[in-house]
This record gives sequence, C-alpha cells and structure tokens, in this order.
Amino acid sequence: MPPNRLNDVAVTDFVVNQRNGVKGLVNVISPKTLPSRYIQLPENRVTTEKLIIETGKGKDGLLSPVIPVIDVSDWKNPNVAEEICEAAATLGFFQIVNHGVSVDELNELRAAGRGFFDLPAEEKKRYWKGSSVSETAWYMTSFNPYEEAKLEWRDFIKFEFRPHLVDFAATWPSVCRDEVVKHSHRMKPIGKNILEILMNNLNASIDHSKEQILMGTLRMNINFYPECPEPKLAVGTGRHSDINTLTLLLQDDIIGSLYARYGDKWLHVPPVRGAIVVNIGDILQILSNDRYKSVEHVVMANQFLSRISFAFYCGPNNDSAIEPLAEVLENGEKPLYKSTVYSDYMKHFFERPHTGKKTIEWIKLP
Ligand SMILES: O=C(O)CCC(=O)C(=O)O
Ligand SMILES: [Fe+2]
Repeated sequence: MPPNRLNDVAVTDFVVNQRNGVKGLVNVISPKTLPSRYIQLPENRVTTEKLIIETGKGKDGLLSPVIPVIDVSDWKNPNVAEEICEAAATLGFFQIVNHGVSVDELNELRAAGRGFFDLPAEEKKRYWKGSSVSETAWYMTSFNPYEEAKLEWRDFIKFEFRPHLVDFAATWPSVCRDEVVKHSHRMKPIGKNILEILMNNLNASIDHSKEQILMGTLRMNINFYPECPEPKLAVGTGRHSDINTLTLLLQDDIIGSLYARYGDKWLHVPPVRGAIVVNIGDILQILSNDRYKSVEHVVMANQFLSRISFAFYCGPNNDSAIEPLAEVLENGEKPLYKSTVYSDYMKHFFERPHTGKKTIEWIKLP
C-alpha cells in the first residue's frame, strides 16, 4: 500500500502559511505520493497522448511543426527578420542562438538562481510576497495559492528592474543579485532588437512612447521546480499565456518540460544548448491586432530532477493604454480589442489562477 496522501490543510499550512514553498515540502517531508492539494483536474493535466515531442508524420499524414531555432549572429540579415516574424505570426515561440551571451555566462546565472532556492528556509521567507524586505523582489509558491484550488509544483522569485532608482537591487538576495542584474543588461538589447524587427514588419516605428509600451517595464522570474513524486498528476506552471510583450526565457539545459499549445495538443520546446526561448505575449497580440500570436504554454513537473528557468519579461509601463496600433488599423481594419490600462490588465491576470488565455479574452471586442 502506498503511504497516505498528505492532507490539504496541513500542506497549505506548511507550504503557504508557513512560507516553506514546495521545495521546503520536498526537502523536509519528502512525500512519496503527490499531496492532493497538487493533484490537478484531469483536464488540466498534460497527458502523453496530448504531446507532440518528435516531429514526423502523424496518423493524419501531416508533418508536425518544430519550434524554429534562429541564428541571430547578424540582426541585420533580412532572413533573420523573416524567420522571427513568421514564428511570431504562427507558433508564437522560437529559439535564438548566437545571440552573444555565452554558455558560461548562462550557467553562472543558473548557478546563482539555484543558490537562492538553496538558501535556508528562514532566509528565503524574508522575501515572501506581501511582506518582502525588498520592494522590487518577492518570493512565492505556485501562482496564486490563495485563489487556486490546486497548487502548481513551483516556487519562484520575481524581480522588477527599476534602473532609474539608485541602487534598486540593493535589497535583493546577494546570492544572485549581481547575476540577475547582469542578465538584464544582456537581455534588454536582445529584446529591443526583436521588438524592432516585429514593429518594422507592421510599418510601425518605435518612438519614446511606443518604447514605454513595448519595454517600459522589465521584470524577471526565476522559477524553481523541485523533483515531484507523481509528475503526471501535477503541473509545474499551469497553462497560461504571458501578459507582456515578449518573454526571453533561459530554460534548463537538459530537462525539457516546456510545451506550447498547438491546436488541441502541446508542442515540445526542447532544450537547445546556449539558446534563449522567445515567446510572444498578449500585449503584442493586442498591439498587432492578432497578427502576432501569444500562445498558451505549460510546464510539466519531473520525477527525478529539479529544474530552474529564468523568464525575462519585456512589458508596458503600468499606466500605458493598450490597444491595437494605429499603423495596423490604417486601412480601416476593425480593432479586435478594447483599449485597456495595463495595470488593470495585470490585475485581472494576477487575481485569478492560471487559466489559459482568459485575460486577453476579457478585453476582446464582440
Ligand atoms: O519554466 C518555464 O520554462 C516557463 C515559465 C513561464 O512560462 C513563465 O515564467 O511565464
Ligand atoms: Fe509563461
């Protein structure tokens, strides 16, 4: 007989109320079965028959797609722009290589990120969301554990970059502070290059006010997924689309747990050494009046190894009005979304559990 599942009240108390996170649960209690608080409803599980892992002809005779890996060593090369725009308009995901950040630099960031999650519980708890010692960094478990019926098998720390404030990172955990700041300096110009390409393709220029919408706020999540006793019943990050313009994701080198929505299936985003995964967020879909696709994605949990990922988010300033660009509607096209202040959009997203593309649907015009 397998050991009994831990009960919901005890798990919520230990993981959320006592702020130990799911990593604390694994370290201290090491459950042999998945606590029921983490058992997803069948429709939210990512089951094998829904996965597209290897490309090739399916039963229907069609070739399944692959997430393109784009060599960006020359940003001015028109083929690069073409491949990026094509991926943004279809799969909503691509990977870039030869972007100028070395494998060693990426590995240093990975080690620093793990350093944070390896800190003693008491140290991490100081950053707990709502009472963090830092105004611009907070630590949490799952996505919104106070609203979710089922928890995600994930802890994370979020950073907001506020470079106009002197010493904005002074209150961040010293174990990863310098690497996180360095990473933002490396990712920002890459994000800008991609956004320029995507805007050019819409005949839209980037002036100061557009730049505030595209990348006026920069944030980063470090996601930590501990080993999970019954990964098939759980999710690492529930299905969602990102609510920013662009995400630049450094995922694990070995364990591929990220899947992007493709029809009614999930398409694997495989780890590629040295690559950064790029995905389009809701705001680019709105600005482009649906030319670019913000695609739902999900992260699975793993049984034997923990996984860490670093999501660098380019997004609007909180007070930006989000609406389809004038350049796109120029020929009399109907706007598909109603104008919304970005802080309201964020509030809508963060107040609910992860629910696919519900946030963008909320502002879709009939
Ligand atoms: O962990 C991952 O690979 C992706 C995480 C993610 O989707 C996010 O942080 O928005
Ligand atoms: Fe995401």
